[in-house]
Amino acid sequence: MSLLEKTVKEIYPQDASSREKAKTRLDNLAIPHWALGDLMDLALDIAGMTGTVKPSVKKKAILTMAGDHGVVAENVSKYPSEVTPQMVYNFVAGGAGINALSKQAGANIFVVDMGVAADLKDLADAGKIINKKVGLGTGNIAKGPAMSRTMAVRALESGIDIANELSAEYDIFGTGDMGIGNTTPSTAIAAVCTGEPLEALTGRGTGLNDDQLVHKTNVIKQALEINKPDPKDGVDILAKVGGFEIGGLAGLILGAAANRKPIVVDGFISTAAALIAYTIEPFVRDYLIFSHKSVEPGHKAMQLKLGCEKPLLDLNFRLGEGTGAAVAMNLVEGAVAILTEVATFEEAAVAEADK
Ligand SMILES: O=C(O)c1ccc[n+]([C@@H]2O[C@H](COP(=O)([O-])O)[C@@H](O)[C@H]2O)c1
Ligand SMILES: Cc1cc2nc[nH]c2cc1C
Repeated sequence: MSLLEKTVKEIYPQDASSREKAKTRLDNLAIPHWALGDLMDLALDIAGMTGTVKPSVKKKAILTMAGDHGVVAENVSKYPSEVTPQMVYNFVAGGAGINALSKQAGANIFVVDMGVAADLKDLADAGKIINKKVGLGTGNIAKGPAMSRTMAVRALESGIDIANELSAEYDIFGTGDMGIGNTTPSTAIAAVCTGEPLEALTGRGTGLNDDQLVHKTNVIKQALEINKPDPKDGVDILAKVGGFEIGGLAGLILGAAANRKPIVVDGFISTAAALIAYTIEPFVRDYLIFSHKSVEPGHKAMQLKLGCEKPLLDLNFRLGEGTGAAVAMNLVEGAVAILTEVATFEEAAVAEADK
């Protein structure tokens, strides 16, 4: 059995008994009933995911996975592909948005080369990044598939390997991405998985103007017509219109769910990865925490497809890198503190409401 097949078999729904025990405790906290609202619902979820009423989310890992995209040749991004390796060097130097926000949240950041179109051997040899390079950028999806099925499985299994290795030390994972052009494959995945029209899903990414936005929509339309991904087959969608970092993140999500670890899903690209993981195994949904709503218009439909009506934050983010996941980890820690530190009416000797 392959690592992917084995991992999928190990993903179960949340633990109902831990959820129930957490519910009883939260119902009896010395506060007006459910007065900490959504954070209490989040605490229930974390109990269900981890299978304990005393979960820890202290050890936090954010995986920022990088890859390049052949479709950038179609002028679908405001920036050139060179920015992808340049930003990898910036992550390593500590000067990116994710460096500041992960440090603030007390999370360790791991940068992964899933398929950057540049030689990053110096960084890998120095142990500054994790090398899982599947290729030097994907094929141009407007002309053919992004990658072979074998490469798609390799990308997924690389993410699973990372989840399995880090699960020994870390309590919770956050997803992050870096890849010039990657809102284009992410929108294609959104279209295949939600069935919504491309005009409603396609956005400006790093900052396209009105004409460029129409052009990008047409390029994605062409990519879907040429490749015809099978909506029921997550590996096929990834191979035909995905990306190496999207595959790595989908694998990370599958692997973390198999290890019963919560995953804080970042923005638009990370949610495309979550849709790939969900198409492969729908139970992964039980382990996802949605950090925020991205400015990309398609994000809402993708989150709804994954059962999320209201992500934790709405801050006009459109950066990626794992920045939304980092900010949301503060709230996740708050949710766990409510469950594990607030006294019940009985423990605090506070009079309960009249029945
Ligand atoms: O995560 C998001 O919601 C998000 C929305 C728009 C852009 N991005 C980032 O910007 C890059 C992709 O944008 P683009 O225009 O090149 O497709 C890539 O590096 C992403 O991390 C990220
Ligand atoms: C500078 C820059 C930083 C990024 N971080 C994630 N996507 C990005 C895109 C650009 C262009």
